[in-house]
Amino acid sequence: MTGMDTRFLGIADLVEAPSVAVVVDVMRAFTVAAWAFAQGAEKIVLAESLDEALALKARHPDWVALKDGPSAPGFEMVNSPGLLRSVDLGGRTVVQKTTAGTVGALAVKEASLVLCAGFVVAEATARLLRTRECADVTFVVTGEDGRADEDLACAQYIARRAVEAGTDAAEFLRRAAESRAAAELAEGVRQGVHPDDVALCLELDRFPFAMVATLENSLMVLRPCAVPSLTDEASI
Ligand SMILES: O=C(O)[C@H](CS(=O)(=O)O)OP(=O)(O)O
Ligand SMILES: [Mg+2]
Repeated sequence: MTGMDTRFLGIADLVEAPSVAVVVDVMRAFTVAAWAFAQGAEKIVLAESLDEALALKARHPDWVALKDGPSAPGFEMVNSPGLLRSVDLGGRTVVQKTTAGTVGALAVKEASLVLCAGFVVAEATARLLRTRECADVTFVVTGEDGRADEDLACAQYIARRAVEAGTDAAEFLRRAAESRAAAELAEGVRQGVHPDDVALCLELDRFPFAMVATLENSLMVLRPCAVPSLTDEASI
């Protein structure tokens, strides 16, 4: 693959359904989603609202409801990779509702391919874009009206990594580490936080899978997606 047309948009800037969308939320929705799959979750239903999450949970009592911010009645988990990594989610369905990440994914539900990403799945996401020869990709920068630097840095890294194998992640990770979100998580401004959350969100390629969201019976459902390893790919 020689090139890829890219645009980086905030959620409010999305005027039409993109063909391929990569929705980025480093801190913390899609780091949490990746950890949920690592802990055995079968799928994650991205809820439109807290009420919808609770209604889904009421209909499916075995599902696990997760929200950002402080915990609340009806929700078993909060949006923290540090808290989630010790929970066994084997075979479970998680219902996730957060301020930015889940909203961004739902905003592009009409796209033909929707990937949800953070640094923990960056290489797998870039590889999936490459193997599917995605020539025109919209990156949704979910935080701070499209200005969250942890999300923009990750989006720019994935975009570069998709076409340039030797891309160094260090500068992109540095920007994320110095972002407002990282500071707020470290300083206790945000709620439902574990002390390891920022470090976990900055673990490059912690997981080997990408995450694909598709509409299933009108629900937006996120699942892990294995992608061929570098040795299976033609050189880029
Ligand atoms: O949980 C998060 O980090 C944020 C919400 S807040 O900024 O902490 O209130 O949600 P996300 O959708 O994961 O950015
Ligand atoms: Mg965020």
